[in-house]
Order: sequence, then structure tokens, then C-alpha cells
Amino acid sequence: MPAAPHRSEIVAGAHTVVAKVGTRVLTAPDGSLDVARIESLAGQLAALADAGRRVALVSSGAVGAGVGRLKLPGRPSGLAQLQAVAAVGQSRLIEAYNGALQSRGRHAAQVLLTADDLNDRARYLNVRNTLTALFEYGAIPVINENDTVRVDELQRTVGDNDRLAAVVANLLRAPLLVLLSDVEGLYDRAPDDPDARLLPTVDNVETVRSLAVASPAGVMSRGGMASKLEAARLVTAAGENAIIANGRRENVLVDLLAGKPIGTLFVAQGGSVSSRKRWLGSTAQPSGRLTLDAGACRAVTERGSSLLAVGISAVDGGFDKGDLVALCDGAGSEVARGLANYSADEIRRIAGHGKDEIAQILGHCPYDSVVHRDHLALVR
Ligand SMILES: Nc1ncnc2c1ncn2[C@@H]1O[C@H](COP(=O)(O)OP(=O)(O)O)[C@@H](O)[C@H]1O
Ligand SMILES: N[C@@H](CCC(=O)OP(=O)(O)O)C(=O)O
Repeated sequence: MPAAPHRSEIVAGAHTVVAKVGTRVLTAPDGSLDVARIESLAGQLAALADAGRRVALVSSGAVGAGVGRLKLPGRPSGLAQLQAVAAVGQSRLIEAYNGALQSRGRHAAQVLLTADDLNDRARYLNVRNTLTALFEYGAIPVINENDTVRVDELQRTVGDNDRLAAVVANLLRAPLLVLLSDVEGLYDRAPDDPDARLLPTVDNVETVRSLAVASPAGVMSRGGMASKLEAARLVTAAGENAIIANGRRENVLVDLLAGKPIGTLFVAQGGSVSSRKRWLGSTAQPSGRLTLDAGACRAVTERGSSLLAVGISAVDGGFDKGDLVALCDGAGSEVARGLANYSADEIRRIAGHGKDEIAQILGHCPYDSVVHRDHLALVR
């Protein structure tokens, strides 16, 4: 196996960089926006763009800035109130980015996305085209989840901005995602523990998941360290790299891209994954679940085979033909995702059966497989 590239090679090859900045970096606990920080970040993004890199920013802070602007005592709990506060704060945020970028001859382009925009393949590709056009105009996309229209109850949320940033990085095939928070990187225990040590490099996210300490309830940020690790997993599984670093460090982005050993680097797992398999494997959300027996699991994960009905032991959910489904092993762990050739009801009838029986059961047998390997992405 070729040696993993060195940090300096990774940052030098990062023609496209997605940076994400968390609420903790941008706002004080009372919601007041740190305009000097925004100016500094904007200046760094402009400098990287001037040096020929394509840069996009995923910025949190709308709820925090809205709480500050409306002078509320804290984050409201009602959904409508939260969405209203986000709307007030988002305009404040973009005002600050735009002001800072314009003094450097660049423009901020506000891009607000929902989970539905990314789940739908055509809309997902459209987002990519729009971001590419913005790079061509020299504008800096400033992206956030569209908080005012997302509906938590229906789970139509991207989840948090760490995940959104990972999805955007994968969509742009960015070699590097930088997650900026209020800590230097990932520590081997709670960062306020005097014995805590910073991990400079992580080769496999799964080995460090347990190090994420849950944030106390009621804080303005949503993700916490666990969601940063999941974002790092999504990006490294697609064959790209991620860094968690301190957004309050002066010149952090420019220094990182110059190769300074700052933060925690999460190294790519294997080669670069195709665009379509990135969407299947890490962006679109499955509408159902198929449980595979041990033989089918091996065929799919080790031999790259299509999934046949004979190897399916259970079907969950009510999905249609063409929908994305999760493929799980007997213990319930997801091993792959793919587009189903049959509806959930049809699969329930044909699960465990061979091709000839399927023709009899359904009265037709248009597909050899339930999920064809061309429409299947392994979960790395
Ligand atoms: N092992 C760890 N190493 C570093 N930080 C951690 C760890 N576990 C939990 N954290 C917490 O994660 C927080 C950052 O996540 P989050 O609250 O989502 O911030 P942001 O608003 O920047 O996205 C830090 O303030 C830190 O207290
Ligand atoms: N969309 C929300 C941010 C949600 C979020 O993920 O926050 P954070 O954990 O600070 O990145 C906002 O702008 O307030």
C-alpha cells in the first residue's frame, strides 16, 4: 500500500477547501456577534481565493446572532420562535461577512440549504453547479442550513452544520474540510481536563469516537464533538481529508493551508470515491432498511456483488422502487446503501427466494438484483 501523504502534501493539493465555523467561534454566550472574528475569517478566505484556491464557508451562528440582536435571555425552545430568531440572525451574519469581504474586493453569496435539497439527486447536482458558478465569479459562498424552513418533527433536517459541511465538501470533491471550533482539535479526554493531550493525527475515526464528550444541554451550538467526528468520517470515507482546529487562533486558515502543524488531521481512508457513490453513501438519507444474511453481506462488501433477494432476511420501512435503502448485517450495522429495484412490499414477498420463484411470486421478474452494484455504495 502506498504511504499516506504527508500533511504538507495534503494542504498543498487542496485546490478546493470547505471551511466550517461553529457558533462558539462567532458568538459570545450572550449572542453578541464577534465582528472582528468574522472580519479576520473573511480576510483569510479572500487571501486563499486570491492565491487561486476555491473556498466555501459553512457558517453557523444564525441562532446565536438572532438571540443577540433581539436581546433575548437565551435560545428559545419553541420551533417557530427558533426559526424566527434564526431568520433575524442569518441576515445579521451575512451582513457582517459581506461587509468584510467587500472591503477585500469579494462578495459573500448566501446559500441556504435543506436536507431535501441534498436528498434529491437533481437538486443536489444543481447546488454543485451553482457553487461552481459562484467560484467562477470570484464570490465566496457562505452556506448555512435553511433554519427557517427545516422541520424537526419530520426529520427533514441536515442534522447540523458539521454534517452539512462534510456533505458540501464531498459534493465539491474538496480534498480538505476544515472544521473550526473553540478547541485546538480533538483531545484524548475532555479538553478542560489538565491531563488532556491534543491528537495531531487520526488515521481512523472509528478508533476515537468514544473521546467525544457530550456538550451540556441548552448551548447555542448543535453539533458537539461527536458530530465533528461524524463529519470527518463522511469526508475521509470519500477519500478526502479533514482538520479540526481552533477558529479563534489568529490566521488559522492561512497557517493551516501553509502546512503549519495545527489542530487534528483526519487522514483519507483509501482512494477518492466517485461523485455518484458519495451521494449514495453519505448524502441522501435512506427511506428503508434491508437486513442481509451473512453470505449476502460478504458478497456485497467483499466481492462487490449486487444484492440478490435470496440473501435478504428482513425488510423495514415503506419505500418505493428507486428509493435509497440501507443494507445492514445481522447485528443491525449498516454496511452499504443503494437504490432499490423493487418497492418494500415487493421485497417482502420475494426476500429469501431465487430468480425463478420471484417470477412466479410477482408474475414478472424485470431485475436480476434487488440492488445493482452500480447503484450501491459501501459504508467505509
Ligand atoms: N475529546 C474532545 N476534544 C475536544 N473537544 C471536545 C471533546 N469532547 C467534547 N468536546 C467539546 O466540543 C466542543 C465543540 O463542539 P461544538 O459545541 O459543536 O462547537 P461549535 O459551535 O464550534 O460547532 C468544544 O467546546 C469541546 O468542549
Ligand atoms: N444553523 C444553525 C447552526 C447549527 C449548528 O450546527 O451549530 P454549530 O454546532 O455551532 O455548528 C445556526 O446558524 O445557528
